[in-house]
Amino acid sequence: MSAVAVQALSKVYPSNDTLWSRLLGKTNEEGFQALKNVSFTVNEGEFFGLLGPNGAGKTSLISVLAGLSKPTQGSAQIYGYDVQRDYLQARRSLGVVPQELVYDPFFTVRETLRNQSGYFGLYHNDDWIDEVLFHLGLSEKAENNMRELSGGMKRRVLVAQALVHRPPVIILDEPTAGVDVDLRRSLWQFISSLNKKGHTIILTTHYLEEAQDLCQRLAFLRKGELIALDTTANILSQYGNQDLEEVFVQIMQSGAQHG
Ligand SMILES: Nc1ncnc2c1ncn2[C@@H]1O[C@H](COP(=O)(O)OP(=O)(O)OP(=O)(O)O)[C@@H](O)[C@H]1O
Repeated sequence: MSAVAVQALSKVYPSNDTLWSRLLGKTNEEGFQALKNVSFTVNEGEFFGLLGPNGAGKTSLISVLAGLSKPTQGSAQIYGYDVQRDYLQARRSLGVVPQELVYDPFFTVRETLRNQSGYFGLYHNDDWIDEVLFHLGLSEKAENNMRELSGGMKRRVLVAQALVHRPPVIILDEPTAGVDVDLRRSLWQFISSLNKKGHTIILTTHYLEEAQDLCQRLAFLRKGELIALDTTANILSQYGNQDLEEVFVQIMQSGAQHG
């Protein structure tokens, strides 16, 4: 079974019609199509990269996988659980590190992680919480209030939050944006160790050297369409073994289709 399967997924955001434009009969019924007929699978235990320029549709796709947004067409499953029909099981199988720093300023780091555990029905989870805090360099901040943390530390807590219920699939949406070299190293060591233990990792990043080093396969989105998908090695060799940044530019400029 695939860890993640996506079939013919499309997402159209409704247009933001104002009352005034509706009264004038100037509505834009079509909305904005962020994903167009996207299909792919991610194998169990794979480290999979989802790449694309700003606005390509990466976060829209992740939102559908996390059950936060309904697809307009198509379907998706996490470990065979449909993200809409079997929402609870699908969500339990998934940990998402969101791109935006969202947190409750009134809780400590530990309380934040206990609350998150509680959403998944886990009430005696402190051993694992301590292990995650240790690997993310947050042990000393465990009793600090969230609002006392720096931006990079808040991001570490988001990573910890995604891991509290030990999900088999972990999606990281630009996890290293704005974090220092130290955290990048320790974060990737930790995530790679989870991957070696069998966790499936899906990563979006604009740091292409990270994707090149870490991901076994790469998918390229452009304007909501999947335009290339192959192993990192095949993609690099197809473009003469240049570095991924150069290859990315060429793929985005070409009309490459995945086979
Ligand atoms: N709620 C929304 N309503 C309308 N349009 C949206 C909404 N969310 C995203 N979009 C649009 O959908 C497109 C894809 O956005 P998305 O956030 O999925 O891209 P992305 O690949 O994650 O980009 P980035 O690399 O900048 O994070 C963009 O044009 C964006 O403006």
